[in-house]
Amino acid sequence: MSTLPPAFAERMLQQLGRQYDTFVQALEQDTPVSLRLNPFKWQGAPPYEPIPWSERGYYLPERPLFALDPLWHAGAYYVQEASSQFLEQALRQHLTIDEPLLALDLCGAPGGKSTHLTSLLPEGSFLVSNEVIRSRANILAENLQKWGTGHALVTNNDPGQFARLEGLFDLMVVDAPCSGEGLFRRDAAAQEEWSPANVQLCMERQRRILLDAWPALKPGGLLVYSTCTYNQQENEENLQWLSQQQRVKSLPLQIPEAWGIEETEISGLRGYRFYPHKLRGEGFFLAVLQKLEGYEPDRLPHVRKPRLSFLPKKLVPEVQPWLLDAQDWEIVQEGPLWTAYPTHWLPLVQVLHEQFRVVHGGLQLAEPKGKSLIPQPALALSRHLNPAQFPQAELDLPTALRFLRKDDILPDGTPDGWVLCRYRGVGLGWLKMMKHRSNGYWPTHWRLRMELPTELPSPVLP
Ligand SMILES: C[S@@+](CC[C@H](N)C(=O)[O-])C[C@H]1O[C@@H](n2cnc3c(N)ncnc32)[C@H](O)[C@@H]1O
Repeated sequence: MSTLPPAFAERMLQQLGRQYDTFVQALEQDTPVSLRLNPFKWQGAPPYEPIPWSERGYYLPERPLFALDPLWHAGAYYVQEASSQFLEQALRQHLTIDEPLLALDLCGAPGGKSTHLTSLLPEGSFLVSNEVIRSRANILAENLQKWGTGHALVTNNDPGQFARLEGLFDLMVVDAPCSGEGLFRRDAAAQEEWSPANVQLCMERQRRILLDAWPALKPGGLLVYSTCTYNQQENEENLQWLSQQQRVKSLPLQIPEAWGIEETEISGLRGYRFYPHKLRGEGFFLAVLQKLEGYEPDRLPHVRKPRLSFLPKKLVPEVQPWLLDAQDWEIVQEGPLWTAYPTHWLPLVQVLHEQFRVVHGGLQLAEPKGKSLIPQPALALSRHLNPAQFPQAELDLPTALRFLRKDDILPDGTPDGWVLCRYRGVGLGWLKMMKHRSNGYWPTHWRLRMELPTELPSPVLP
């Protein structure tokens, strides 16, 4: 690691006092590698050290080449830094309601928190995941499709535009763009870009994001605010500032001392700070606030011209059996695609389509081509797919990797027509079998672009 920016070192020395040297030593160590399992795709517990605050989170003994593991492509797990998985405690300890909720992840890409949220929210909940940078919004959409949820929609808007949806969201997560001090160990660029002026700029941007989007949260709703930086300006001081603008209540989290997380408090507002010398994880900060007052609408905004039209009734039976819980979904035409949205959330989805830039939403089922239907990649990866509707092929590791590279593969004993390819029991993608050849339907922009080594690695999840 290069030398720390002097102004940063000075601030940390002041913040940490006698702990400063151990903090610097920790920055010289390797970054722990960790992942979070998808509870809907992988039930087993791998033989790795668990992350104490995340039920499905594990530290790996070393960094594998994830690209060579089809389970990573299939969304059986998400490679996620350990500290960030602490979001789980905010939800477990404060979302006591068991009914479906509406959540907004305002700074969503690449999707660590969003995929985590879809595993933690009560069944039937819906997540709007937003990302202001278009290219990053596409990555977020890819990761959510691979995670296998249909109860989510990705937008590409400025946070302030969510003020139009006043009082709608039960939960708002703001994992804010920050000065990234907590990433210095694994990201040299974060260190190069750091300056006191940039900290100030980040703080101002964070305040703007919080205040602009604040109306979208319901009274009584929860805000989870997090950054991956240590300084007080972007953390405690922002909470303090927000509490001066709005009526909020700070919600504390119960954390065993052994976890090594530092609890902070300024003006009665609690926060939780992660230092790499006190636990196995990167720098992080998280706080939970409850909104105490605001407007709560009794209906959704009016939609003048719905963008999504229902699939004609006579066509519905062609795809409805593909869904496990068919009665809970409405199938609509979305451009060239037939997409399923949870019936309960379709009115909101229409509002979002009219007022926001929607990058991806719901569960894409099929694209009609002439008289046939092409099943969509997201369906193969979805936990809502009824696999009994399709012949299946279990691929071995080399074949699965060739499928992901879009090389020709010809699994034994598969009939002509659409075949669902699986790897270690997890849905991967579609293959169209035709006599003695096949076409793989793995999206070109998701393609595995590396040459396969002659010796393939042992599995990440044994
Ligand atoms: C810390 S990252 C989010 C990480 C994500 N929550 C996750 O867990 O994978 C912050 C995100 O905020 C986005 N961002 C940058 N400027 C923004 C702004 N002015 N308003 C909202 N989001 C912004 C960045 O593009 C980035 O994707």
